[in-house]
Amino acid sequence: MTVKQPVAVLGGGSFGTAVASLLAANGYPVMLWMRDAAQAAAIRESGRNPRYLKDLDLGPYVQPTTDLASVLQRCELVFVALPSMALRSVLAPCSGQLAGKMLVSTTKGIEADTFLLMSQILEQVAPQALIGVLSGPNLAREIADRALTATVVASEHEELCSRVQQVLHGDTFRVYASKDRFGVELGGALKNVYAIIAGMAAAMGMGENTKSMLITRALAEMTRFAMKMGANPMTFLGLSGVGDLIATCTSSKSRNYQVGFALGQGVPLEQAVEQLGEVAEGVNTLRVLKQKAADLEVYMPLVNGLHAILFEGYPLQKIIGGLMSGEPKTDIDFISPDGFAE
Ligand SMILES: NC(=O)C1=CN([C@@H]2O[C@H](COP(=O)(O)OP(=O)(O)OC[C@H]3O[C@@H](n4cnc5c(N)ncnc54)[C@H](OP(=O)(O)O)[C@@H]3O)[C@@H](O)[C@H]2O)C=CC1
Ligand SMILES: O=C(CO)COP(=O)(O)O
Repeated sequence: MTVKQPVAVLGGGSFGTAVASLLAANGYPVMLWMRDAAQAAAIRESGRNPRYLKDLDLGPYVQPTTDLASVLQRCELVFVALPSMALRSVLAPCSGQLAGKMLVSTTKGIEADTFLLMSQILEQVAPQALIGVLSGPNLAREIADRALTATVVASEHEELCSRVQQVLHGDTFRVYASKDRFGVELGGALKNVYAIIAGMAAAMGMGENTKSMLITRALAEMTRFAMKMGANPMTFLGLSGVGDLIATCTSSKSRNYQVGFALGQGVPLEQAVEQLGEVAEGVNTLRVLKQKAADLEVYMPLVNGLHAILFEGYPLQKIIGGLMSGEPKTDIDFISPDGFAE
């Protein structure tokens, strides 16, 4: 039997753990990097992550470590599953070791000061690496439970896409390829904001008409923004766009949805985030997205409404009233301004 090349996963949270388990199930030795030595020791001892997806048996192929330099020395393919706030600061010091690697971001966020997506940060930090992203309706809990799942690997480098498909494809996990890295990644970052809104609506007992309105208007809004950013709107109709939007806006397993649900119950934002205890990227994305939409003059009533509730002290009911009394626009305005395809 040929010995398989080890694969690196950076980040010992829910998603890093889920990706590591998929790789291990396919027979790949996994070097799972995390910052906490006690957590790594516990995984080594018990084969389970004591903090995230605690019941998932990782098996002997997952080797936890806190030694990033040795991980990068041994692995050519590196999945990055760090929160967006940490990605640059973790990887910039090892920039010299990243040349020639295949770096795949799974992180769905936007950098605050630069409005860069994570793979764009990777390009800066590792200009001589091949860069890709993995994004789709991929709730970590469900991946861990081996629910049938599909995702998208996106990169301009075909060899990176094939390699990711090779290592991750399995009985329960399908990997589709795309060349549109920007569109795939942008969809994954934007949908988190709308998952907060959807969670809020659920907590307030809103019906299926309302939930459906929110999801489809969210898709129109994020697509309008994406087009202004130069992205291909058709990508938003795939797994990484509408697929992920549906998963996170309808599932209480989504952390962004959970934050929204708590907010809808009247819990203050800080407390909602604290009681979650895990990353909800949508909160920070909302801050930067509101400003960017204003700069680009993109009409984003849902983003503006959520921002007003979370950061400007507006009451929820007032925002809902405002949203419903706004001038009705055309349905799919990104096809053509009057709503009818030419
Ligand atoms: N969970 C999911 O279903 C999915 C998540 N993603 C994306 O994956 C990314 C990571 O999320 P996820 O794993 O779920 O988050 P979690 O909250 O589950 O875990 C976050 C992990 O990041 C670690 N971490 C935080 N700050 C740093 C730092 N400065 N240096 C090193 N490690 C750090 C945490 O370590 P510690 O425990 O020590 O604090 C923890 O291991 C997010 O961008 C998310 O959008 C994408 C698809 C699905
Ligand atoms: O991106 C995700 C599923 O595709 C996970 O969403 P949350 O971060 O809201 O849990």
